[in-house]
Amino acid sequence: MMDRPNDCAPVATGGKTLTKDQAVAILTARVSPIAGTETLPLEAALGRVLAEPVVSTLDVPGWDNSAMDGYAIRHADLSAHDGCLAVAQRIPAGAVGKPLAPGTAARIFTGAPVPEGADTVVEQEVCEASDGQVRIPLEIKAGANIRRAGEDIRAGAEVIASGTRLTPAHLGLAASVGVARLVVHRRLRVALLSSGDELALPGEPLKPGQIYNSNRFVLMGLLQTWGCEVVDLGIVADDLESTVAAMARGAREADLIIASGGVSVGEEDHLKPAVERLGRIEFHQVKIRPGKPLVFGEVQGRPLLGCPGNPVSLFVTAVLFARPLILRMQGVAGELEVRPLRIRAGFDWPRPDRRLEFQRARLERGADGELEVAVYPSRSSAVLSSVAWADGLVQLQPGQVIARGDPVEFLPFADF
Ligand SMILES: Nc1nc2c(c(=O)[nH]1)N[C@H]1C(S)=C(S)[C@@H](COP(=O)(O)OP(=O)(O)OC[C@H]3O[C@@H](n4cnc5c(N)ncnc54)[C@H](O)[C@@H]3O)O[C@H]1N2
Ligand code: MOO
Ligand SMILES: [Mg+2]
Repeated sequence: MMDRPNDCAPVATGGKTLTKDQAVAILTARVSPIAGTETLPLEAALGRVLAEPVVSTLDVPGWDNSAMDGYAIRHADLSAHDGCLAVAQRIPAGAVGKPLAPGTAARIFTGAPVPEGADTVVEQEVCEASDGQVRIPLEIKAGANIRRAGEDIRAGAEVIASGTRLTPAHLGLAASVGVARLVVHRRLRVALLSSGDELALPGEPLKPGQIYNSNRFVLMGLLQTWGCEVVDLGIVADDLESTVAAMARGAREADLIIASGGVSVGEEDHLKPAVERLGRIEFHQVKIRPGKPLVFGEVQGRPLLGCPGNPVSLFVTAVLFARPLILRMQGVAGELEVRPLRIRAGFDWPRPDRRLEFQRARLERGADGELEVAVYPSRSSAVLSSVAWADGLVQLQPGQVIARGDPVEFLPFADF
């Protein structure tokens, strides 16, 4: 198995329940960035992870240019001509003016190159122009309103580092240095399976005892947001053979397998025995609430993450664990976890859990107009409405009692 790029190296966890941090450290240490890159035009590269840095061959701006619509002057001419200069030329953006003759001004527009000899631009609002002359206040500061060559980017500078997930600003930055195509990691292929005999797809009628498969859509949405290619293994029946067959297919067709459901201890839970049949388990419990049963292992050389079936637990474990695992495999450099913000609690939390707890939370304005965090009234891990209601998670430390007004740690969904 060691010849495959995403193999998991063995680790001894001694069967202990891990902390969240320990689990994330193991997950991210066991995988490496996938091999394989492609070259894409800028318009197709949004959300992809850069595999080769972008280095500028240009200064940006390429030359000193005007920050205002107004007049380009030589500052020393102002006192010499009592602020009154002849307008000798007109320089719109896209044009190049002549050297500025002594005692003259150039009519200039935002973005146009400052003509040779000019050292100051004066915005038109403070000038009076008539009959080919312009009157300029004497107190104008020398050097004003000029954007200097190379002020944004210097030729030779690395403007986007390898391992960056490309945002609209990065695409614009690449364009600003004239780069039209970017070398990015290929998309990560993630196989998705939902285990459960009770599951039906929306659009189908429900038979007695059935529920709709919501986890599939939550996970698919997250994977799409994270720029993955989804290999859909569908709904897998609650039996060992079907689970083994689905996992083996996932290992053949994808870089990573993510499963939901069947990770707990009941005899209807087949995920762990299936992983043991095809590979091995690294850990199966994390000290968090919700999401304590969480399986991480290796199946025929591919990493597998088995998230709990309860919909809230599924969401929480996906953002806390699947996301850093995926970022690492995608070749993202730097911080893999969302950094919590400290925000005032708009709630009391008198009975904390012994586990690190994640409550669905929302930013609101308190009575004094200050930002604070509200938590959803139900703690149940089966209430998916709470996730749709929220715009983040509050992270509560084991045993942490909170009184309204205390600072709490908030993880915004926008960062996931
Ligand atoms: N005796 C014990 N029972 C349970 C324990 C435990 O420690 N001892 N842990 C509980 C916790 S905590 C969780 S979380 C769940 C984990 O459940 P599983 O991963 O085994 O998942 P299932 O048993 O298959 O389902 C749990 C629950 O979630 C619903 N579900 C499953 N898949 C989906 C889906 N795709 N879409 C919507 N809903 C889904 C399922 O119907 C169940 O209601 O175990 C507890 N039990
Ligand atoms: O810990 Mo389970 O994941 O809460 O409901
Ligand atoms: Mg179960």
